Amino acid sequence: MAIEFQGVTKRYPDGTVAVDDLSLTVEDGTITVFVGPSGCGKTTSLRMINRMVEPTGGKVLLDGKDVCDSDPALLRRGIGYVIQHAGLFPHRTVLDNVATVPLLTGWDKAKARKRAAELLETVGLPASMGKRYPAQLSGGQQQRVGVARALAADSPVLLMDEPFSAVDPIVREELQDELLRLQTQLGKTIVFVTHDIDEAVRLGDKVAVMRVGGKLAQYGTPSDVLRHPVDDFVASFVGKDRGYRGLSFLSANGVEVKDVAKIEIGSTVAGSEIWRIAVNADGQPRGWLPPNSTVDGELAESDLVAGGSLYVQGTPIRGALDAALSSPASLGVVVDDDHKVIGVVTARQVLDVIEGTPQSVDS
Ligand SMILES: Nc1ncnc2c1ncn2[C@@H]1O[C@H](COP(=O)(O)OP(=O)(O)OP(=O)(O)O)[C@@H](O)[C@H]1O
Repeated sequence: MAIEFQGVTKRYPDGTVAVDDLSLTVEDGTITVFVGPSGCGKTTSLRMINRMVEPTGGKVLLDGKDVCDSDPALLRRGIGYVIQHAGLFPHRTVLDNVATVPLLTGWDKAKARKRAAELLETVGLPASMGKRYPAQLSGGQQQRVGVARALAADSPVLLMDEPFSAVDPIVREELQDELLRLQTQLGKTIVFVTHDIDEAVRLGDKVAVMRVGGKLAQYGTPSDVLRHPVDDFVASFVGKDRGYRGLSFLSANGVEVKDVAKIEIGSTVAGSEIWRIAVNADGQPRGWLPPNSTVDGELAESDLVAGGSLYVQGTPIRGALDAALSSPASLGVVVDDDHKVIGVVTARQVLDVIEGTPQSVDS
């Protein structure tokens, strides 16, 4: 279900223009992230979708229909909404929190609770946690309950306002991974608000960078925004290490994969002055044999130096650089989808491609 902002403006009664002439389309089944500094109008924009805030100009269309023509209560019930600190009802059990919307829409208690228990499992919590109260859960678990409660609306649209901001960075990454995993199954139209550009580029199919005064500065794929910021504001907002972040989106197709000396575990090997990669019978890497190693009889895993990370051909170039930098031989091992060794790349080769060929951006 697509969401369309058509010249939407919100001027609060005190004269503050929170959102100024916003036009963009959130495509069906994608995650769009509104990102920008504090006060730039992200939350106001989000809340105009479910009519928690009414626009003072322009229109928000949901599936082609002006949201202002829908009954606000019904509209809100039909749109999943997750906020910071999860916003759970403290005096209701976790299960009843998740069952809130099904109960409101007239499901009987048993059916609503059964559905709630399933949803807890969907978001990675044991159904047995349903008996606890929110205060008896960690911050990350509470956020998962918040997501489960929003999914209970069973709506194609999910609005998420800084849902993961209150948890520590590790839990936050777990929650982000979980959301991406869920999204591959659910294919919802998700609008996600954050002030964190890393979170935005990690989660978003599209990223809308907003600036104070409620103006849209740039709307595009994460790759667009990182690699081709439209102005100084966006460039400074996406940050000085954006080059490295941008690697996640750059294809490594321009890097020439070189041959590497391969030896099979269990074979008898002669001496050599170069690094050789040891492979198993399926051609998959097991480790490196350093130059001038002496092998007593057949090559065994114990003769080897552990390898670095592997680069699966066709994935973003960041993995190729990681493979080269983590390799004891300074040669990044390139493998195919079955993890068979294809060859190697050096960090220098990867850097040359990054510095020299912006045309290999894959978006
Ligand atoms: N009810 C209100 N009345 C007057 N001004 C408001 C109201 N709500 C928000 N604003 C103002 O509108 C602007 C945008 O606020 P909004 O909450 O949408 O920003 P935001 O980008 O979500 O910020 P943050 O990241 O800090 O939550 C701010 O200047 C804010 O002070």
